[in-house]
Amino acid sequence: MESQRDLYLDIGCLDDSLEISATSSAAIRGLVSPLLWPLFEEQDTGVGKSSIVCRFVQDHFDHNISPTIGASFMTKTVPCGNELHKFLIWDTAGQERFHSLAPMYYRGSAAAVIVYDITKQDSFHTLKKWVKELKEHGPENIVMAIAGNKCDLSDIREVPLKDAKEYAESIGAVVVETSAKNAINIEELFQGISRQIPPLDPHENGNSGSIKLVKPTSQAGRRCC
Ligand SMILES: Nc1nc2c(ncn2[C@@H]2O[C@H](COP(=O)(O)OP(=O)(O)OP(=O)(O)O)[C@@H](O)[C@H]2O)c(=O)[nH]1
Repeated sequence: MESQRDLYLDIGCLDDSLEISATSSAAIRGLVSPLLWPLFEEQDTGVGKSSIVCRFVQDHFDHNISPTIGASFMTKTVPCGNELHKFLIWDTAGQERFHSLAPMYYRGSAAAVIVYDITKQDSFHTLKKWVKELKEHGPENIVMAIAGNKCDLSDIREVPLKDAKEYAESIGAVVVETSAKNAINIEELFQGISRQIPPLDPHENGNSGSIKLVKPTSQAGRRCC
């Protein structure tokens, strides 16, 4: 019998954020919301956090998607072995003016997706700032996933995949290049996070098949893509 687990994910820096919460924004023993992750600088915006979440949850891509205001929230349940993982995804805004909101989302997350744009070296530098912040102020043992988005634009790439892999290995993070536009490696990104979530301990959670998860302490504006 499958048991369901709720995973809070932050996809931010996701530019950006992940807050998977890049947002997504992540979710910590139960979730991710940034994708992923938000921003220290303007280059954190527009890396594609919201587009990754929309592709994952709705299999949809909007060329004219609006910048995230505050954060938005979406969920999707996926099988993982004998369990069902419910991703509760906080997609955080990449604009600097929303940076102070990010801790509200990653604090209660099991995982964080930190997104950069492979065509913008600056966004890769910003990603490192988010990793530092997550390590200093995020939950212990948070699962970190790095998404190098817009890989459909590899002809104008500024960040070599090798650099991203070396950096991800140095911090023990999952890394994958994605394209929300062309639906490349989006499922793989979230599957990689699912595999990093420790197996359920039945003694810790009783026989109800559900898990008590930490929730974000607050929520801002929501946006539906
Ligand atoms: N070519 C290409 N464009 C993309 C991709 N993903 C997103 N975009 C475009 O990049 C722009 C920004 O996308 P968003 O998803 O809003 O980016 P974001 O990181 O959520 O931005 P903020 O909400 O401002 O933090 C939009 O014009 C998208 O259409 C991708 O995989 N490939």
